[in-house]
Order: sequence, then C-alpha cells, then structure tokens
Amino acid sequence: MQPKSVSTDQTHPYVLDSNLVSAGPFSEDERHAVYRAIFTRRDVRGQFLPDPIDEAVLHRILLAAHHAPSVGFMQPWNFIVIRDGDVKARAKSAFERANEEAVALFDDDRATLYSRLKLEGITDAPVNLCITCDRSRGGKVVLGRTHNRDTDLYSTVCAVQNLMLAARAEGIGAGWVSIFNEADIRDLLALPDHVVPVAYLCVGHVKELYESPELEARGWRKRLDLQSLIFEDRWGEAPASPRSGDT
Ligand SMILES: Cc1cc2c(cc1C)N(C[C@H](O)[C@H](O)[C@H](O)COP(=O)(O)O)c1[nH]c(=O)[nH]c(=O)c1N2
Repeated sequence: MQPKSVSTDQTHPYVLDSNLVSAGPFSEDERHAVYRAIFTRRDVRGQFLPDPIDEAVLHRILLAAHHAPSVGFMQPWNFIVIRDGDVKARAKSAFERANEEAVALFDDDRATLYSRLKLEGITDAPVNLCITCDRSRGGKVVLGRTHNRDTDLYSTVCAVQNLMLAARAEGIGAGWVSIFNEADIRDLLALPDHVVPVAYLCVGHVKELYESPELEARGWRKRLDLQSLIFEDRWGEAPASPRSGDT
C-alpha cells in the first residue's frame, strides 16, 4: 500500500486524496441487511440460550463497537467481558435492590404492571458486558469535546449501538440493564473514578425475538409517531408537507 501523503491540491489542502475510497450506496441486498438489523434488533431479557458465544463472534461484535464514531477519535470505551457466575450473581443482587426502589416510584396499576416485567437477563445470559467510558482518555484537550464534556459519553453510546446491531446480525441478543445504583457497578467491577459504566449488557444467543418492543407488547408504552417528532427549521415547527415513511 502506498504511504498516505497530504495532498498538495491548494483548493482542498486538507484532503488526503490517497485515503479516499468509493462511497456509493450499498446494493439492495446489503441495504436490506442493514435495515433488517436495525428494525429487528430487540432488547432481550428472557430469550437467552445457555450456549456459549464463540470467541470469534464475540471479537467481531466488539470490533464493530470499536469502529463507532467518537469525539476527536477519543475511543473512550473499554469492554469488560463478564462470565464469572459470582460477578453475575452480585450484579443481579444489585439489580434487585435498585428494582425495589424503582417499583416504589410508580402508582398502583403501573407498579403492578412494572413488577410483572422482566427487566434483565443477567444470570440467564452466558456473557455480561460492561461498556465503560474513560473520561481521561486522550488527555486534557480532546478535539470537539472542549465545549461539550459529555460527548465522550455520547461516543460510548454509539459503540453500544454498533455492538447491538452487529450482535443482531450474528444471531446474538443483547439486553441493556440500567436499573442499578452506579456505585454498586463501580464497586463490583473495580472501576477507577475516571471511568463511567455507560452500559451493562446481557449478551447471548437467541432463537426468538419479540417482533415489536417487549414494553409495547406488554402494554407499557407505544412507539411514538415519527411524523410528530420531525420539526423543520426550528423547534415545534411541523414540516409543511409530511414526508412519506413509516412511523
Ligand atoms: C439507556 C438504556 C437503558 C435501558 C434500556 C435501553 C436503553 C437505550 N432498556 C431497553 C429498552 O427498554 C428498550 O430498548 C425499549 O423498550 C425498546 O425496545 P427494543 O430495544 O426496540 O426491543 C432496558 N430494558 C430493560 O429491560 N431494563 C433496563 O434496565 C433497560 N435500560
């Protein structure tokens, strides 16, 4: 491969011509595959199979996560792969403590419905993954982060989404559990102070998935109408002519 060199073209001196590759649309099958992963991904709580995840598959989904965009190319993430039954059991206890606090916040009917929901698959899933954000990575000044410190957290969430979509394509389900007191997760995983646990995921093979979000299927909340969420030019301004498309 030729070494990359900065273009001498004075019109666009920032363009590394030798690094540009073709960027046309995907073929119809490829597009279909991408949208299929997006639309059929589900948050998984109860459908995990006990089968172990092949190391090569796990590596591919972590690689997909690692190719997420990040502010200033900071790549603030780490991936803690949890297989130890004792660590999982302690995470489950932490969930149960937090979940008791959560259910108490809802009124009677909602509390009843809430308590019937399965909101984690910590000990069912063969692998748990904690995706963290190292807020000190890249030093004091990170390109693009100066005026918005939280962009490192947003970047980490992009990695989580990449991971979940790649997992879907591999027949692996992922379920995000956020019903924790952060201190419990910090303590459990020995996180240093400058590292934030962004996502705790239960990950494993699945044979079946809900067709629509489980929370919708169980009557918790419906998908909002996309059209009502699109504004034009300023907040609250509905587009003059609604664009076609699904909700
Ligand atoms: C940041 C964050 C945190 C959580 C979630 C998601 C995200 C993005 N979700 C999953 C959530 O309920 C789910 O994504 C929605 O209900 C939509 O369903 P699908 O993901 O489309 O299946 C989730 N689910 C759950 O059962 N327990 C949880 O603690 C959480 N926490």
